[in-house]
Amino acid sequence: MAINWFPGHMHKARKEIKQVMPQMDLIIEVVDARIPFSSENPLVPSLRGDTPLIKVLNKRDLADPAITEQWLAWIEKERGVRAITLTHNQRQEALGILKLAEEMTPTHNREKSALRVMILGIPNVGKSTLINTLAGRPAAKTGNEPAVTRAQQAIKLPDNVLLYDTPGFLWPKLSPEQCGYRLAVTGAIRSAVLDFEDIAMFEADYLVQAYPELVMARYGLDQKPQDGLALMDAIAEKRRFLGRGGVPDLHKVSEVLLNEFRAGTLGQISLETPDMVEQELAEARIKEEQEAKEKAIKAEQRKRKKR
Ligand SMILES: Nc1nc2c(ncn2[C@@H]2O[C@H](COP(=O)(O)OP(=O)(O)OP(=O)(O)O)[C@@H](O)[C@H]2O)c(=O)[nH]1
Repeated sequence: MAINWFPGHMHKARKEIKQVMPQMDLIIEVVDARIPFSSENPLVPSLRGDTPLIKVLNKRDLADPAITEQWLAWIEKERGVRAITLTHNQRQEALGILKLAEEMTPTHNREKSALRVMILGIPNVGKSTLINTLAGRPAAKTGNEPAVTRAQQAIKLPDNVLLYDTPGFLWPKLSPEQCGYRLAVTGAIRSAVLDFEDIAMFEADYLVQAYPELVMARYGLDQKPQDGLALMDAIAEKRRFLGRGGVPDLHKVSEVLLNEFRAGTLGQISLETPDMVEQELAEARIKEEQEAKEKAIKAEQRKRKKR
């Protein structure tokens, strides 16, 4: 899958975060609870050094609670960082992050200097919403200012905490390739690269396999569809999304599937589990190794031909 992720822009983002990071006492990384792995920002581990990190699995209300529990355990074990869940409009719970921040920075004296906290995360995961909840007012900056500019515009929180907002840097995971589709399904990337109907088809295939009862209930189906295409055809039939000659209008069905997933109308759905991701990672590694081997063989053959 060839995806152009605008490397120039990301190089700039990396430089900017690197510049601001050393001034921070703690980092809050916000991820989407429905895709805690795909929505991680791969810049963070290499840039944070020893700075303590809290990972917030936000939009808990939209994710499958049992799978979210699996992710919390996986992140703490595999990543070795603190992970909590959150959902919007829960100010008291959100303020709990500041308590946790205090516990995680025991040597910091807040009477002497403010605790500097950087909030990071890819677009659309709910950073601004969280910042506004913590501040108790609309405080999150909008627009596309560079991190350095924003870092000079800290938001004052209770208990002498300064919150540094950063724009939604997206450094997508190129591997496994399923990550790109999951980011597109949640709306984190408005992809001009991935085809709209392919994104919906990816979602439909997954829903049929992982949440058949939810889709059957939502679209009034008596039988479990065989695959994603069968689900899309069935929705077209039910909702009368038919073009000339009764051909299913897959674009309309795609809109419904994606909009309803994003709005949470289909129910609480997670798009990935730790087991799935580990298997995909293993498969991607094997594929990469094979590709590297094939490349080496071809290079050797070219060399021999030249001799
Ligand atoms: N259901 C649900 N929606 C949420 C939650 N948090 C945020 N949202 C919604 O998600 C969308 C994105 O939220 P923002 O706070 O703008 O996300 P952001 O990370 O600041 O996005 P960028 O500015 O693009 O970086 C908005 O429509 C929010 O209302 C949540 O916990 N649950």
